[in-house]
Amino acid sequence: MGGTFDPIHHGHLVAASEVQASFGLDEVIFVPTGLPWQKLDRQVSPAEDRYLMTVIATASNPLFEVSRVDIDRDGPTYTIDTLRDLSAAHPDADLYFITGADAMAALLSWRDHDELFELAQFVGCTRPGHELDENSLVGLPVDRITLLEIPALAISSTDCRERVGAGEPVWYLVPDGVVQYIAKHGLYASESSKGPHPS
Ligand SMILES: Nc1ncnc2c1ncn2[C@@H]1O[C@H](COP(=O)(O)OP(=O)(O)OP(=O)(O)O)[C@@H](O)[C@H]1O
Ligand SMILES: O=C(O)c1ccc[n+]([C@@H]2O[C@H](COP(=O)([O-])O)[C@@H](O)[C@H]2O)c1
Repeated sequence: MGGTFDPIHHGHLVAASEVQASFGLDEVIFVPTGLPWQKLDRQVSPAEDRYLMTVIATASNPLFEVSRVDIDRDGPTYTIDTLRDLSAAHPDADLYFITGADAMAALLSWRDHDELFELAQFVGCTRPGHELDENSLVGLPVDRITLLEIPALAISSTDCRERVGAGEPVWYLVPDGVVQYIAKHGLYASESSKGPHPS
């Protein structure tokens, strides 16, 4: 499961767990992005912070791993490179790439998107606020894609960052250790809030 994970939240973790269980996967590898080229309209947190939050968030689940392949590669992160690296590291594995509905709907904009489906099957998880149906898959190889309905958690990293910036809690939106990491390292303190707050 690839993601910017800035920060990782329970929506990511539930999606990963649901796909693991539905497909009987041996493990889920979380792959924090290096430079997420479609998200550079804002300052993305340092890769090491996003990596460490991902390690903290996944530590309690023996089926979850975290990979550094994307953050250790220079330049923009492309999933085609992620899948090539993971295929080389796990030559006998059947790879599944886990996304949410919003990422699935944008797949045609990804680099070398035709080749992606030769390296992995794709699973698109439902996500509140993002439509996901057969129409989302026009132009994509439907035999290599599964849509999966998962428990709806209306959590986004954007909302978590804005809440921290506004001094609002993110307890129970992100794992406890991630709350503590954010506070200790002062992440998102300067994120603009959604609106004025009563003093
Ligand atoms: N609440 C959720 N339910 C299902 N899938 C999700 C959810 N949140 C994120 N995802 C999926 O997880 C992957 C990584 O997401 P990402 O790290 O960009 O988080 P995000 O919450 O979408 O971030 P941001 O708000 O900064 O855009 C994407 O495929 C995304 O669609
Ligand atoms: O390969 C691409 O061109 C591409 C474009 C946008 C996103 N992705 C990948 O999609 C995953 C989710 O991305 P994001 O930006 O929603 O965190 C993550 O692994 C990204 O590297 C990949």
